Order: sequence, then structure tokens, then C-alpha cells
Amino acid sequence: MKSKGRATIEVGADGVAVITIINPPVNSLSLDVLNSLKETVEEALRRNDVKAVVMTGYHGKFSGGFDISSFADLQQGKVAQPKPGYISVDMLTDTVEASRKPLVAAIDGHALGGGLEIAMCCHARISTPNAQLGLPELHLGIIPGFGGTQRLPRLVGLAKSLEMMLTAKSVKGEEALDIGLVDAIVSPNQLLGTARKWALDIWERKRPWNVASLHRTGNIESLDEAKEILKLARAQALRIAPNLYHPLAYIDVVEEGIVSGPRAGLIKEYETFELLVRSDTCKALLHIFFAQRGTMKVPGVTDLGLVPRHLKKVAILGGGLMGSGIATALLLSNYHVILKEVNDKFLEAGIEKIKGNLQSIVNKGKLSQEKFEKALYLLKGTLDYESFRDVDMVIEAVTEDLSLKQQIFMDLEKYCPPHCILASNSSTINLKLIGEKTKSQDRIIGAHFFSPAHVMPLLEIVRTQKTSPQVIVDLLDFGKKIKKTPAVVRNCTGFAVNRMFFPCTQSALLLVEHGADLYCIDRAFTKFGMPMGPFRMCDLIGVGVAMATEAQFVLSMPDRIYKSLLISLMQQDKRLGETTRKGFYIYDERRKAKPDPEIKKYIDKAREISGVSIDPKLAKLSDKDIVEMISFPLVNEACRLLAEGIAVKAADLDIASVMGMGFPSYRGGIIYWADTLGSKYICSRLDEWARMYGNFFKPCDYLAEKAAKGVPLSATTDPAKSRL
Ligand SMILES: C[C@H](O)CC(=O)SCCNC(=O)CCNC(=O)[C@H](O)C(C)(C)COP(=O)(O)OP(=O)(O)OC[C@H]1O[C@@H](n2cnc3c(N)ncnc32)[C@H](O)[C@@H]1OP(=O)(O)O
Repeated sequence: MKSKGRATIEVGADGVAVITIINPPVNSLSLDVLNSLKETVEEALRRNDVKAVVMTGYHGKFSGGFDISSFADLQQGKVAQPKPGYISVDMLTDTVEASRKPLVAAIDGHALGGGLEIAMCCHARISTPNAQLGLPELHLGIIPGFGGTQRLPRLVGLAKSLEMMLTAKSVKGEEALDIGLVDAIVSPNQLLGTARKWALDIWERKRPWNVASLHRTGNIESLDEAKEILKLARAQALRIAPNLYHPLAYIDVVEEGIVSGPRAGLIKEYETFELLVRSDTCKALLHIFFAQRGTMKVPGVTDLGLVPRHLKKVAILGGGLMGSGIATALLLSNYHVILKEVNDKFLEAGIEKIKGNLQSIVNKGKLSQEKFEKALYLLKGTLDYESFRDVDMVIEAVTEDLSLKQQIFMDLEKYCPPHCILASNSSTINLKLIGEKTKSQDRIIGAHFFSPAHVMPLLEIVRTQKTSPQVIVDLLDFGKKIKKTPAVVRNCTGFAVNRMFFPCTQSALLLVEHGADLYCIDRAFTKFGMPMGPFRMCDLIGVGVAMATEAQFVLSMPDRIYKSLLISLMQQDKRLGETTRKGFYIYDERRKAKPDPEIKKYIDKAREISGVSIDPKLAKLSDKDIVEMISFPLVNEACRLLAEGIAVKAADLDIASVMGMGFPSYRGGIIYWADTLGSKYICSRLDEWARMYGNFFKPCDYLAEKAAKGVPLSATTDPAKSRL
């Protein structure tokens, strides 16, 4: 059983008490820890042999913030503070911050959320250069609840604090020093010593007693300026996340502190926190938090005690959009990369794309020139397999052509060392077919990236029945190292993400051919929270890719394909999407999409050929109906993935939908969202549409069964029965 978290106190001969927060792995602030922290601070303040206090975290980690796993108890009202705002006001403000003995925070590792809020109550903060300090609460659908909304603006200024909180981004030690969040940075081995001395210096008046963070005014803007900044922040929050309430609630709380004083701000912060922690948004985002970490746990694989091997050198086959994006991601994580192309021209183009990707990161100020050059130094181009003799992994990223891929895997088997992992970035083709002509099936695996590969957060890891657990463990570790969230799924055509996404496009085509407006569909989808609608997405990936994907699905799921000729008619006229500046939309030179009235011509023709008649109801669909008619087929396919054991946990599909398709995280992912609507409702609507528009909408057995029993879709199969 996990031991209780606690805080310990150790008083040195110098009169400094070191209070250590202990709750591995991230020293989160459970109620046990907070109670113990209060007791140790009170002890330090009481004891005559204590002059000053240093607060730190166990094992080089200050604190990852309030214990997120206890949020469920808060939501269910199982725990409550002894009185409103007790932790924030009584404990942190009136005990820690108001203490007459100086407290200094010694920060290494993470000081996030409640962790940073406690540090901000101290009278000085010393940090290491690599420490990460931030208030990421908005990512969880809440606002800081331990005074962060009031202290951060007063320490670093309103504008910077809004930037940090609204983006939920942390800053490292150096930047924290620049903006006034910490008072000094030192190396980890000097941290405690420096913090002790700093605390004693304050006690001995060798350093000034800083005004408490809550009452500082030096860095905060004037009232007029502050109001202007808050107005801009509200506009920005509405633009970025129009469906979300909590960023606006957070701005209101900050404003309350500025207009009515920090104490009033603390009270409003408490009230707002209590409200938000019970919101659907918070529940969905908490689900995503744990689901994301859960992807690293693959039953029957990660519980075998295997240690991931160190992959040093990786070869990438193909320098196109995907290959160059993958290479960029690897170079940024310090992997040696060999890029192979078929001729000089393509190789040069691939290398140029990689340089362009890296340069754009430099231009955004997120990569130094030195690191840019280091990344390029790690890259080698080649036209043959000679340099593949010592690679640890190859990622094939050539076009979706089965026979080409089969030939490549046969070649790889000849040239690569026996330990080398043979990965394919195929987005749709069944891996069993790709590796069919080799004897290396135990080391063949899918490493499916999403475009742009150096930006998109998901790595879909596809295992066949023969892929060895060691190779899966290696890929999970590799995914984490290149800062992707891995999701392990079973092999099939389209794997999880594309298999779920395909019915979305199909359903959109069906609706349009039956009379719905294409642009209304895309608009309803983006209002729902998707980054773009299915037609805009089709233009982005290109009509050619959409056709190739469809060809694969026509073979693997012929019984539930909606046959539309719309895309092939567009292809015949070279309306290939964004690249040709004409697809479902037309594009200006800055790639801004505009509806094109000409598209009606293609829709009419497709309708005429397939003999579909217009259903006038579809021209007047509400946004809600559009979203459901497009998304429920997706839910249906997700259910098939669970029934077939392609995904072992419903939560993995939530992550795959959020990180691979841009499904809004604040809706908790596809299955979580579906469960908020109820399996019965979804099944009945699909049934209704199946009667009206055909088998494409027919609910699968898994969905029908859950609906009949009235149980959630996430109540998955017996894992033992799953094929994983
Ligand atoms: C009142 C306050 O204002 C409210 C708050 O403080 S809300 C909390 C704010 N803090 C956060 O949002 C930080 C969340 N945590 C993180 O971002 C990352 O875990 C981290 C950067 C601290 C560490 O990252 P990393 O080293 O990659 O470890 P990671 O795999 O994420 O986490 C390790 C384990 O700690 C758990 N964990 C991380 N932060 C936690 C937290 N705040 N509470 C409880 N558990 C936490 C994870 O669930 C995971 O558990 P598992 O091993 O059982 O899956």
C-alpha cells in the first residue's frame, strides 16, 4: 500500500529548520501532506532553537502541486476544508506568509500548481537552473486555489502572470529569476546550503525582509493599465477557447484582487475553485490527465519487468513531409539520424525541409542557434543502406504503397543489425502485409506519427501478434523521450486513429450528398471544438491521400463503406486540396481557406451518379445534429476497436482521439464524451439514421449490447478476451 505523504522537520545547529515535503513520486500535496506541513511549520515557529526555515521537496522535486488523485473526493464532497478558504487564508497566508521567522523555498525539479503557490508564500525563493515553475491548473479545468491568482501577478506583473497561467506553461530557473519569481539560482548541490544561509541572513537583517508576496505592488501595473490587460486577456481567452468558462473565471478572480485588494481576491479564488472543481470540464480534463499517463501501462507487456534498450542511432527512410517531420522530432531529442532518400534531389529537399522545421522553431524563440546547429550536426543524409549497419531502429516513411514497403522491409532485414527495430510509419496499411516477406516479424512494429510529426503529440504504436514485448517497451520509452504520448494498439487496417476518423469523413460525404451544406458541417464541427471540420481536414491531408486511405478501407470493411464519388470527381479535375490551392475550399497565397461556390457542381454530379435524392431535413440540421451525425459513426467505430481488442482500454481511445484527431480534451475524449450522452441515446440515433440512410450508420454489436444493458461504453471487455 502507498505510504501516507508527510512533511518532516530537521533542525540544524545553525538554527535553520529544514521542512521537507515527502510524497513520491512528485511530492504532491495530499491532505495528509498539507496537515503535516502545517504542523511542522507551527513547530518551527514555536521552537526557540529555530531562527529560520527552509522548505524543500524530497529527492530533488519541490512539489507537483495539489494531489490530483484526491479531486474525486472533493467532487463527491467527501472532504472539505474546516472553513472556507482554510488552506489558502488561515494556513498559507496567516501562518506561513505572516510568520515572524523567515521562510525560504529551496526549489529543484518541479514547483507546479499548489507547489509553486506554497513557494510564493515564502519570503524568498532559491531555485536550480533546471527547476520548472508554473501554475498549470487551467489544464485541469480549475484555477489555482492556494493564492496563486493573487501572488503571481504581484511577483511577476499582471501581463506575465496572465501569459503563464492562461497558457499553463512553466518557466525554468533562469527565466524565473529574470521575471522576479525567484531571488537566486544555484546548482542543485548548493541549493540547500544557499537557502539556509539566505534564511539566516534575513533573520540577521543582512538581507531585507521582503514585503510578503501578497502585498507587493512594485511589479504590478497601474489600475488603468491592468484593466486594459485584463480586457485583452478576456478577448484572447474567448478566441482561443470559446467553449470554456474557467479561463474567464480565472481572469475575474485576478481582477477582483486588483480592484478590491488581495484578501478579497483570495476569497473569490476559493469560491471559484470550489465551483470549478465540480464542473464537467474539470472531470473530463482529469480523466485525460490520468488516461494520458495510463497509456504507458500495457497489460501483459509493461508488467513483465523488461528494461527499455537505449536507441542511439535511428535511420529514417523517406524525406517527404512525414519523414522530415519525424527526423526533426528525433533531432530535437538528440538522436543521431540518418535520412535515406532515392536520389540527391529528394535527399536535398528532405534535408531542406528539416532545416526549415528547425528554423521555424528558432524563429519562434523556442530553440537557440547553438541547439539548431547541434541538431543539424546529428543529421546525416544517404542514398544507400551501407550506413544502416549499426542503426538501432529504422522508421520507414515512404508513400502508402504496399509492394514498395514490402521490398524495403526485405532490404532492411539484409542490411540492419539483428537487434535493430524495424518500424513503419504507415498510416493505414496492415503491418502483417508489410512484413509478410521477412523473417523478422518479432521486431516489426508501427510507429505512426501525425503530421506535422515534430508538433503533433501522439505516437500510435502498432503491435502485431508477433511483435516482441521488448520492442514495444523500447518504443514506449522512445516515445516518451521524443516527448510524444504513446498509445499502443493492435494491428489492423487504419489502426485506431485513422479507423475512427474514416467514418467521420464518410458521414460528412453522405450528409452533403443528401443535401446538407458542406460549410455548415465544418463550422458546426469547429464550434464543437475540433481544430477543423472534415472537409477542411481533407484539403489539408490532400485528396490523393484521402483516396489512398479509402482504397484500403474499401478492402478491409466493404460492408460499411459509404460510396461517394465526390472526392474522385475532384481528383479528376486536379482539385487536390491545399497544395493545389483548390479542394473543398479555395486558398489564397497565405493558405487562408474560403468557401468556393463551384464545389456545388461536383456535389450535384456525384449525387446524380450515385442516384441519391435530397432529404430537405438535412439542409436545416442544427449544429448539434450535425455533430452527432458526424461523430456517432466515429463512436461506433471506436466501439468496434474495443470489441476487437485493437485498443485494450477505452481511455487509450480517448487519448488517441484527443492527441491524434484534435478531439477537444475538455470533452474527455471520444468514449468519455459518448458516455456523457449515454450508450442508449447514441444507439437509438444510429438506428434511426440506419433506417433512413443505410447500413453505414448501423450500430455495431458492442454498442447495441451496452445500450441494451444501459452500461457505459467504457465498461470494457474482459482484458483476457482481448487480442492484446
Ligand atoms: C490548489 C492547487 O492550486 C491545485 C493544484 O495544485 S492542481 C495540480 C497542479 N499540478 C499539476 O497540474 C502538475 C501535474 N503533474 C505533471 O505535470 C507531471 O506529473 C510532472 C511534471 C509533475 C512530472 O512529470 P513526469 O516526471 O513525466 O511524471 P508523470 O508520469 O507525469 O507522473 C508520475 C506519477 O505522478 C502522478 N502525479 C503527477 N502529478 C500529480 C499530482 N499533482 N497529484 C497526484 N499525482 C500526480 C502521475 O499520475 C503519475 O502517476 P503513475 O505513475 O501512477 O501514472
